[in-house]
Amino acid sequence: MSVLDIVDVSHAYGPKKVLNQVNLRVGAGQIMALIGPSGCGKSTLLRAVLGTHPPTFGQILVGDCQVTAPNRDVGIVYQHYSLYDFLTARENVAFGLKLDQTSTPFRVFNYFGWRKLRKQHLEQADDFLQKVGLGAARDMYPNQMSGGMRQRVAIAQALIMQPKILLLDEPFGALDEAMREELQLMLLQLYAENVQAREENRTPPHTIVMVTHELNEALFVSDRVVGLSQYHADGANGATIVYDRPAPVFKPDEPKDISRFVEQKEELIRCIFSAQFQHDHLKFVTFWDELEKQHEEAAGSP
Ligand SMILES: Nc1ncnc2c1ncn2[C@@H]1O[C@H](COP(=O)(O)OP(=O)(O)OP(=O)(O)O)[C@@H](O)[C@H]1O
Repeated sequence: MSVLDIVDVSHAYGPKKVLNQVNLRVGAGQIMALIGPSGCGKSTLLRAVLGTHPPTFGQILVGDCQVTAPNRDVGIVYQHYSLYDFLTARENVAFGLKLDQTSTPFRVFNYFGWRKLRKQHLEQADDFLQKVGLGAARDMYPNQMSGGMRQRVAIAQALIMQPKILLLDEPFGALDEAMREELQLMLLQLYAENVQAREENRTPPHTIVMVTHELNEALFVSDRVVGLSQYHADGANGATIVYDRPAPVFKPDEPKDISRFVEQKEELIRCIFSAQFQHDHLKFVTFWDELEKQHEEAAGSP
């Protein structure tokens, strides 16, 4: 099931063309890493999906709806956390539900209704904090937490709104290596929830597109890696997709065995940075074909 469809999207800032004919379909439950050289337009693409910068040409669909402005189907977490310092972790996580489901007159004039709802919101916030491994820190304020904890709260804050798609823009870029690894494991936990949902014939709950500069991270946490880079047969400016292949899937309790993706990392680097490989770039835009082949093989196996 497709959650995000980017159809022939181009974007320019004034005369500067940044994206050129980007086509991408993301299915429910995929965790996709988007990588590319600095300044190639990754954040521009995320902003177009978020709806703050609709594309100059083409269209973006989330579910069946065209994105023309920010909406609750698309969540985002940035590199620098944006929590309210005067709210505890659980209050921060519950904040979006409060805005979404109540108004000031409701809270003032329907005190008991609001109190009941508030209790439910905080309970839901506790569940989401548990999901991101922060069950014990629910009453802490942001300034009492480490950077990694704050980023987990920000992710819980986005997840509680149950967006159809969650965008992560360099979410772990400001964290040290150890914390970064912890958060990567947290993403693998979310992916494991997707796997379980599929096994139980439910729609996988988490569809994520993550921009990262770290290739090991991209290959470790995602089940699909997409490379964006400048290349066009017609010489037009602007980046397009030059790489789109499945990534190895890890379980949260498995060791991070880099040897499993060392070859793919080399392939990715060549596709994104080498003009010679980009010339043949369609050879590496094969995600959906490879997935179909995997399904056929699985269906054919005894
Ligand atoms: N609001 C804007 N107005 C004009 N130019 C912009 C604007 N935002 C981005 N750009 C330019 O568009 C290009 C793509 O920027 P973008 O931030 O999307 O790239 P990126 O791949 O996310 O970069 P990085 O990896 O360094 O974060 C850059 O050359 C940037 O200078």
